[in-house]
Amino acid sequence: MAAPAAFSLREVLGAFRGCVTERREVLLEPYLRGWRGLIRFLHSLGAVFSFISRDAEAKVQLMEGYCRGERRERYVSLQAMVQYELASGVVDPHKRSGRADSGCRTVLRLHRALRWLQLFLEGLRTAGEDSRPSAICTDSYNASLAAFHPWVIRKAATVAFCALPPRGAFLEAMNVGSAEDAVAVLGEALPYIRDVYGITQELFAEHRLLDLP
Ligand SMILES: CCCCCCCCCCCCC/C=C/[C@@H](O)[C@H](COP(=O)(O)O)NC(=O)CCCCCCCCCCCCCCC
Repeated sequence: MAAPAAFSLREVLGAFRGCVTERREVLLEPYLRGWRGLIRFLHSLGAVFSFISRDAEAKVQLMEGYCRGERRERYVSLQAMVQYELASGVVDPHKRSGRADSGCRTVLRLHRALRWLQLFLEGLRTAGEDSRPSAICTDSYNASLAAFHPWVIRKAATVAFCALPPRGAFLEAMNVGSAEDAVAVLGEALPYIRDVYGITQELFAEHRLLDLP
């Protein structure tokens, strides 16, 4: 019997390729599959990151529940979800408080983190060989997600980033071959991640959902 294939970030990043349909809809199943793999990768980087992976995991799990639940046809794509949750009053862009378990506010958190991922991967790919992932990660975080986090989370995140391995070891942990291969995989995945981010951003902006509490 063949051994199970080793975990590689190639498939994870590839999941984002499968998200966008011909009609420019974002499918939730591959979106969550992509996140699951990223969380698994984060686990492999050590326990310092577990407060981050726990939060991401809880959000992915909540969304997986919707995708398998009674109303699963409403959660096939982000477009279907937005339409359903707005029409049924699960979310209301005009209210200051809202349900903490809605699909829209949960995806919004992942969506903001996807912007961090995009900047981080871009940085990793284009920075020189002696660049440090911890510095790239901090810069990407400060330019994106940090704006949505309170001081204490920002502080904890910045401390955790210092534990990231140096570039060579980081690229190796991706398990896609040599450092050059890893950089190539990042380059292939980025346009898809950018596309998913862009479509989601437009969808949420159109329905005034970008500030859901
Ligand atoms: C490789 C290093 C990984 C660094 C991860 C960078 C993101 C730092 C995020 C810090 C979040 C801390 C945890 C708490 C967050 C929540 O407060 C906050 C708000 O939620 P709430 O409104 O429900 O309260 N949650 C969030 O913003 C969602 C955060 C989701 C983070 C997902 C991070 C996944 C990281 C995957 C790493 C993969 C790297 C791949 C590189 C090739």
